[in-house]
Amino acid sequence: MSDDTAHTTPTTFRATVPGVARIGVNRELKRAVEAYWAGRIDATALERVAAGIRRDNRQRLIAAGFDSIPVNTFSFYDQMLDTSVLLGALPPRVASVADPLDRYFAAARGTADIAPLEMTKWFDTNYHYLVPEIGPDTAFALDPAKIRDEVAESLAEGVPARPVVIGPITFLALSKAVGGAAEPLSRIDDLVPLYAELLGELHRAGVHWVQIDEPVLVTDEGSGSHDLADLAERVYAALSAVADRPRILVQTYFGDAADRLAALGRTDVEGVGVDLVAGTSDGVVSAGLTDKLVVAGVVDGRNVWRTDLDEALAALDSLHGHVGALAVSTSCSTLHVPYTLRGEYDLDAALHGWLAFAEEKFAEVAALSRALTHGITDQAEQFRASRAALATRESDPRLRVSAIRERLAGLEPTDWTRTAAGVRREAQDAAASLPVLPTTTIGSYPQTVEIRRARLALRNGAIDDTAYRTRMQREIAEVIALQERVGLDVLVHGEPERNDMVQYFAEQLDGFFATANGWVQSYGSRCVRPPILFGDVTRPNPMTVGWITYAQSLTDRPVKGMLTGPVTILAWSFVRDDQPLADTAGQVALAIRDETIGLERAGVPIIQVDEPALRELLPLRAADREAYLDWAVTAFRISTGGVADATQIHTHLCYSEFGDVIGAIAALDADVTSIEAARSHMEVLDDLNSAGFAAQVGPGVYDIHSPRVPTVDEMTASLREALAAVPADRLWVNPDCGLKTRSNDEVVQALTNLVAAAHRARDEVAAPIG
Ligand SMILES: Nc1nc2c(c(=O)[nH]1)N[C@@H](CNc1ccc(C(=O)N[C@@H](CCC(=O)N[C@@H](CCC(=O)N[C@@H](CCC(=O)O)C(=O)O)C(=O)O)C(=O)O)cc1)CN2
Ligand code: MET
Ligand SMILES: [Zn+2]
Repeated sequence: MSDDTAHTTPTTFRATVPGVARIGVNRELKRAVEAYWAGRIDATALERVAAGIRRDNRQRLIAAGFDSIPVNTFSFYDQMLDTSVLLGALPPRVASVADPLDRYFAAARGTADIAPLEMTKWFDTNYHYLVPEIGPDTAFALDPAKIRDEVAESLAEGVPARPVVIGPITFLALSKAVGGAAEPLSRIDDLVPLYAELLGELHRAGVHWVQIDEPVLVTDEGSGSHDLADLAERVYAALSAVADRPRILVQTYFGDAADRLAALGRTDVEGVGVDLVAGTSDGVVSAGLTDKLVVAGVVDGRNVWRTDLDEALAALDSLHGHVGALAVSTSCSTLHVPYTLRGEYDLDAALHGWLAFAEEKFAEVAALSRALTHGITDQAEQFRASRAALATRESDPRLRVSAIRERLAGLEPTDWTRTAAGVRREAQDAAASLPVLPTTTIGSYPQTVEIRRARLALRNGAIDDTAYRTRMQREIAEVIALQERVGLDVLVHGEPERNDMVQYFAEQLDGFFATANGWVQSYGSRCVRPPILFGDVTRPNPMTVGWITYAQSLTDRPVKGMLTGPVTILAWSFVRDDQPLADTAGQVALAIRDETIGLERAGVPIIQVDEPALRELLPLRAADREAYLDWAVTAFRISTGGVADATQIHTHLCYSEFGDVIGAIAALDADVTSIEAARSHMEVLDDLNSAGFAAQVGPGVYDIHSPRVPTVDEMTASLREALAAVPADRLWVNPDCGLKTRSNDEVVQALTNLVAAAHRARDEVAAPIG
């Protein structure tokens, strides 16, 4: 960079975060975006809400005392989709939508005749991104309008804005090749010039620092000619050689970037961001970053526990002399935690003291940064409060309940090993008479505004328990009648009583706390309120038996019991960090085991235990995977291993590429596995076959994430594809996932078509063509 900019540019900063949430403290963005989709507000009104959220975010960070503020972390739907727009990489099928905002939403959600992008998990979090599609004809071109506007509005307020973009390596590594294109990473040399052009633009706009996110550098994604350390060195050597550019911070998170840090150290980038919660300072010390600003993420950006400030300060001190300059940060964007503890009046007082949401984390970052500069006595009160809170956490009796610990320690492998699958199949076939290609759904039916209002009314005391129960029973009765009308074979109760498939259970288990307003974005406009698993987990009472037996009393067809599995309960909660996840999983597994046994005793013949997050918790480094899969599979099997041969155990998986965990899916030893496949065209069945999976399987034939209703022809085609991979006597017919986000009209039409497709496929199986 030229000398005249170098001395006018602030060369360093001391306190920041890699990014922040954008859904709004009271989910303003969710409501505005959904109103825009429904045609209730126009683009101007939507943009007004968005601008308000961005302004509020900047003010919060300035108020916290930060001297560098991330911008462009706002998004109407997803930051990967924003990057597809930035790089001109939207799929050609959305080009026909003229308006840029509508084109953007078409890529995200699909329209009546445009299929949306595939959605999958963002690393090991419960956030989902839209997978960019790179075809042979993808011609990248820079479209910097969004980032330019967000920079301009920040600089106009005098905010020290640090625009954030996803880096080229991460973008391509997370993309998918379509239309016979080569591996996306092979296009890296096409992207580097676009990022160089962007750097020039931002420099001219008056930006001093840019943050380029490369979380993929903490994974094992690269291979062969795409070794991640080599790529990082090559790409960032090229970008740091650009004349007249802002200073570059390459930001990693979610793990230890290990040898990739040294590779970055050999380039001329000015800053490197590291996650010191998932990674360690040792790696930074040996990386040769003595002329760089190291942005040290010592405050956990994705869990909710208050930071041990003494320990964090020690980690920072250990970097002294090994880095050029030091800034304090969270380990990753606070996208993954709620906004603030303020207003959480119902939280147990002790627990309240153990926690830090985003706003409280900003204060921790600021306190550490000041302690680093001015000494610890300057921040004595903050440090004292941190120590006091941690002390009460360690001594709380709810963290060690001996009965549950003894029960878990006494389990034997026989407790989680069922009879051979073939023997179970015979017993189950004898117990129920299902047609070939049985049809079913995954559990939830539309969670209508009326259902949610009823729950809100119960919370506010406007209606009592009895009125609420009656109201939900009416829903169940309607869902049962709907399924009978449409002609499904295995029915569900529809889950109207569940605010969320994890929170619902957490609210009934001991060892958990729920928040009042702790919303976190899951994808697009959809949010979750992850419960806080703080202590030993036990199940004081049955949680689902009454609802399921009520549903069964209304029909002669079998009704599936519906539970959430232990891995998913952990993945979608904020989990205690004072013991191995495997131990916590075992406790949750015992609670679910008691519930499966309770359902069986109540006469429920089929029980589904959902594990959609099995893939999500898979460690990012291959070396850690076997140990994880071992405890995850064991936890599922503890949950389901206490029932008789004739009781059919289903499981359900979604939201992921399952290639890496196929062996574990087989090892779950479920009788029937329903699995997302509609957006990825049955690729999963070939994977299952190559892993020797021999149980029954229901690959989804209806993409429930899109408002599009699939036709009978489309679903029949999917079933033919499935039948080419799996024999008819092992195949089920079902949607990709639960129907809670869809409307009643869509569901009735789609399920009518699904049953018709199943009937056609049955005819073809009975009398094969040719
Ligand atoms: N935890 C979790 N993670 C998951 C999934 C999941 O189901 N759960 N599914 C996958 C995809 N993620 C999803 C995440 C959320 C939703 C979803 O539908 N969320 C709802 C909120 C669900 C909820 O907690 N509902 C509560 C609270 C509802 C609410 O907002 N009530 C209003 C009042 C009612 C109204 O007027 O609408 C309020 O409190 O202000 C309830 O039903 O009780 C939403 O964003 O709209 C769907 C999929 C992967 N990860
Ligand atoms: C995210 S997986 C969802 C499974 C759940 N049983 C449902 O149907 O909603
Ligand atoms: Zn699902």
